[in-house]
Amino acid sequence: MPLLPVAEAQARVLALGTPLAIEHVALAEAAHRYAAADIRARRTQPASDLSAMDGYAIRHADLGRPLRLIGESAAGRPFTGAVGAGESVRIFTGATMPAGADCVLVQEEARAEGDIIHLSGEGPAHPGRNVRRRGLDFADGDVLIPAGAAITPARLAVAAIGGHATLPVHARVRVAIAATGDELVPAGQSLDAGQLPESNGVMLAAMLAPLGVDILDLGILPDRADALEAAFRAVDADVLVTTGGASVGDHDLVRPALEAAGATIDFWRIALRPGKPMMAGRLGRAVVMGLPGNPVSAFVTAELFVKPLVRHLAGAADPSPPTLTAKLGEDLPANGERTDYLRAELRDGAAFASTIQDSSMLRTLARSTCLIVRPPHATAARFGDSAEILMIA
Ligand SMILES: Nc1nc2c(c(=O)[nH]1)N[C@H]1C(S)=C(S)[C@@H](COP(=O)(O)OP(=O)(O)OC[C@H]3O[C@@H](n4cnc5c(N)ncnc54)[C@H](O)[C@@H]3O)O[C@H]1N2
Ligand code: MOO
Repeated sequence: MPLLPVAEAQARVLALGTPLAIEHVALAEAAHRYAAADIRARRTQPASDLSAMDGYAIRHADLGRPLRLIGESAAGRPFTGAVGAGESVRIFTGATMPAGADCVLVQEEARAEGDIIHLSGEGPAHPGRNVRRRGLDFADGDVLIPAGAAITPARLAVAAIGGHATLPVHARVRVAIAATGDELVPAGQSLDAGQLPESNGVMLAAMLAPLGVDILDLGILPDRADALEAAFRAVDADVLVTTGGASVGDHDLVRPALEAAGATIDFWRIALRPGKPMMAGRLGRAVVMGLPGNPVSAFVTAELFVKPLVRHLAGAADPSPPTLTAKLGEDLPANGERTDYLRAELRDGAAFASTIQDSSMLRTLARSTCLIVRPPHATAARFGDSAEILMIA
């Protein structure tokens, strides 16, 4: 089977699943999820003309005249009368503009003598100055959050001020994570010869946490076909992520065990470095992502495939990894047939690749802030050339 191009593998992974069921949840619960429909304003904001400053509501035509103070408008306690010629109303930020007034004289430019207000500075430059017009932010019915957009903190706030207490989102994505390998032991435990602390599980769970997933930690599974098959059969999740056992060695049993458990494998092996032996398929209702065991390969395939899949199931309109353009901080050699994701640091706007790019090296990954994307058969690149990068920290 030829190696699948990265973009094709990404499209095929997304095609393995569809957005989960829609539910209505309280605003705080909706954080980090995706709008399941256009969220429209249920009110106009501001609902009336408001003062943007502390001062005096006046008629601009009166500027320079002594103005009689006839009342006060505070946020939540509007003045009910009207401002006539030669009159003013004490007003505070966020308070409703009284009828008749068309601008606000800030208090730093006014001097009060009893109930007479004198201009002491330049005053508002024009009618409308220091006033927030009704509907400045949005009008009733406006789309505040388009369907498929991430519910960011700012979007939660606009939904709240737009009159919503709940939002339609897709169900939380349940992700089962299993590390495989007889050499692995839980982090922190004492090690016998040939053993290694398990590190992929905690990394993957933390990568997915900001997407609001529920993690089902299956721990460490041994390199034994029957044990793997039994564990895979029992999985109740939307996504099953495995790491390790994905390659061609005698102990690489993940694919046969998945198939024995009833999975269909859609593809295996991508024109990608690191991460070539990744497989994807379906097992019952779960999309299966079999990541390579090498820690950096697991990280890169999670960035390129697992996170986009989770975003897709969560209803994201654009689940693809967000790439940017940066200048290269140094020359890079020509690339081979696989898309290469070089661990790199972004410093002063330029990306510097680590000298050694081995897919086992976690310290290098931990120091990196971005991945430089090198397309298949890219020619040698020079210092200062533009390159696509993916931020990872
Ligand atoms: N003859 C070939 N050998 C290999 C090929 C190939 O095409 N032909 N591909 C290589 C590539 S590329 C990769 S990537 C690795 C991936 O292999 P596996 O997915 O089978 O991974 P393992 O052999 O299980 O482990 C690789 C490496 O990573 C360590 N590991 C595994 N899981 C964890 C974990 N959860 N936490 C920490 N470290 C882990 C494991 O001990 C190994 O050192 O295959 C190449 N071989
Ligand atoms: O592609 Mo493997 O992921 O080189 O290390």
